[in-house]
Amino acid sequence: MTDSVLRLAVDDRGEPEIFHSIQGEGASLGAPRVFIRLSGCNLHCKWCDTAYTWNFNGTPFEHEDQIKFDRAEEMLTQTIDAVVSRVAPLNPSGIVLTGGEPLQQQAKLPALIDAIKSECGPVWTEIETNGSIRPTDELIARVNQFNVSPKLAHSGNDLKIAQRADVLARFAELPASWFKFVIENEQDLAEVTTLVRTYRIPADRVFLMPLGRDPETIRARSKWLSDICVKMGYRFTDRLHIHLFGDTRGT
Ligand SMILES: Nc1nc2[nH]cc(C(=O)O)c2c(=O)[nH]1
Ligand code: SF4
Ligand SMILES: [Mg+2]
Repeated sequence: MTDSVLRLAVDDRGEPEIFHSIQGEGASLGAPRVFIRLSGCNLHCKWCDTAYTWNFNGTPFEHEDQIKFDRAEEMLTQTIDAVVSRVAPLNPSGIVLTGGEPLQQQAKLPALIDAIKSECGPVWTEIETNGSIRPTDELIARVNQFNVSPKLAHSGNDLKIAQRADVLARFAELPASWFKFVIENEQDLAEVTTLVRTYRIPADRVFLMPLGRDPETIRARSKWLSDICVKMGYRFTDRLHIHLFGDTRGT
């Protein structure tokens, strides 16, 4: 039992955003996973599809949607026990901790993961992260897969904050890490090449993913981007959940 408290995002019904779906991106695309969406992010990407986790009224952040969110409506706190009691009935074979940026709350994640495993048995544990916060050894020991998505210049972030050399070097040396870069155009590829070389990331561990929050935009970039992957030796990843469900919460 633990009464440690987590900040979670909220779904369309006003409930904590915990849901069973198909992993839509990256190395385990297609696998059933229970997603737990934590609220809060240390970055502020202008095309973020979960801006309701950070773009609150009164903040100076810019987003292409030009919408601000009410923090009290969009963020709620849950004890670890409360989260486990929502996750366990879904009988997960795997979980994905996402956000926002889940590593903002990483001090609490080992206890959460342990509690889920003690209730549900062994569950494959993935974390979606922007790769700008150094993971602790306690967290690394419990995570099977880090889906690391460093943010490039087109995200609008200060790259001194978004691309921290010590953090990227740490993720690059972890066997659990896969890298996933959101790509809009040719210029982004040069940035990826620099990062891959600087941190010696094996090309086989790199996914390129088309920027887009609707099926048409994703499809329009997919042929071009998959050709680049063939040429460069990277992997292509779709955003399957956007094709299946659109840009919706809890999916
Ligand atoms: N189905 C589904 N797959 C996902 N993979 C990464 C997601 C995320 O929002 O981090 C996500 C998501 O929100 N839904
Ligand atoms: S790092 Fe991820 S959650 Fe944070 S603003 Fe960027 S896209 Fe959104
Ligand atoms: Mg998403």
